[in-house]
Amino acid sequence: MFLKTHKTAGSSILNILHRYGDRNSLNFALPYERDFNYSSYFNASWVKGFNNASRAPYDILCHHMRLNISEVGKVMPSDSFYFTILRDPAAMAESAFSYYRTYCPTFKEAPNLKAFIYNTSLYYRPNNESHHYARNLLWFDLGMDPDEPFTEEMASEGVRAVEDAFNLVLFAEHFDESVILLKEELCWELDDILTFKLNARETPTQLEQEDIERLRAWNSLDWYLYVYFNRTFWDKVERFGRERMDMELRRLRERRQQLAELCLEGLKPLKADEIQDEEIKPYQPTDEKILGWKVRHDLRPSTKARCVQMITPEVQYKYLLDDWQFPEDARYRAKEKELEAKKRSKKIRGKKPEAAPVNKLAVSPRNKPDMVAENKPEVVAGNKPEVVAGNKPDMVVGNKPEVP
Ligand SMILES: Nc1ncnc2c1ncn2[C@@H]1O[C@H](COP(=O)(O)OS(=O)(=O)O)[C@@H](OP(=O)(O)O)[C@H]1O
Repeated sequence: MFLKTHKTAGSSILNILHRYGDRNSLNFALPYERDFNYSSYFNASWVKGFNNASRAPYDILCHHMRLNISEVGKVMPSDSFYFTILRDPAAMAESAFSYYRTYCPTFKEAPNLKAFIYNTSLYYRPNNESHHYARNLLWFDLGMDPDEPFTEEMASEGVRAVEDAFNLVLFAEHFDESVILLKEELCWELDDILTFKLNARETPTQLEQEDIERLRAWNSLDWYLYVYFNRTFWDKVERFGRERMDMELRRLRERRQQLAELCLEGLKPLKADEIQDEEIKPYQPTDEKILGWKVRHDLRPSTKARCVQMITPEVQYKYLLDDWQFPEDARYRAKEKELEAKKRSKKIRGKKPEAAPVNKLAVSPRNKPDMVAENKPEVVAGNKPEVVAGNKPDMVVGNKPEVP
């Protein structure tokens, strides 16, 4: 179980989990919509299929929610591994301010970020809709009250609750070390934890030291959590072994570079305007532009499919998983799309009717035979050798293809 907190690199972690679950045909506990009715407290009945007596047990629960640990316990097996991710509340606030500006009146009313930082109480209304984005967002996502006045006793009680609930706490700032610890805990392979940076903004604002300190003080409950778990995180790294961690970091970064060269069109993320394909275009909030990636067009189909998975944003991947787990709903959605396309084509006279979008990930290993096994000649341009997972034995049960 992964508690996906907001603006903390959770989308990159989700990509790891989506691909891992997809590759291993695991059963996701999925929301009906994009998330579990955030910002209400999570409820087990919001998981698709939960009330179906003959359903298989859930393996992964990972989409946005406000934590309600007892309800999560009804959904997930009792031996589940719980983890979450934190980020410095100053950086989170800077990210949240621009990302949620349109939805959060507190942010909307402030003329700019500096004005908010220097006059937080002027703009913040605890009862306003979406106020939770503006103060102690981590604390809120973790199911606690973000408006409780700070006391050492209350804050340490919160820390204890988080410590009791989670087996591992990751850090956005130490993303690579975090996923290495995750790999260790879950007995995964290096390729299981590889991901490119997803959901990054085009134009983050550089914070000055004074801004950082003010934002940490404003989000004092989150800062308390952050400081505490940052310490325990590095204790874990010590136990893992510093030298071993350095070696693992080198392996991880080398492999990511190999995959970037194999998969990506350009090694830098692309601006939203450069990505037209809706299947891989990240969700764009109103006031901010989110960067994305494109896959090289000269790859053989099976490699391309797996590269596309690595850059598929959370929302699109979630719907693909939903399509596979609930084919009935997928057929219904496809019909709806077809109808919409027909309606649009009627309106735009003289123009060729628009076909329902082709689902490129339909070549996912979940549904299709392994195309690597077809001995198709490789169509990779140039003489670049394809970087597949070295000689690592395929750890996937059955005849599933290896990850690129
Ligand atoms: N791998 C890695 N390492 C470090 N930081 C990363 C990584 N992946 C994503 N990010 C940054 O995380 C921010 C997006 O967080 P989320 O994906 O959790 O946002 S969301 O709540 O799902 O919208 C977003 O931060 P901002 O750019 O400051 O908004 C991303 O740049």
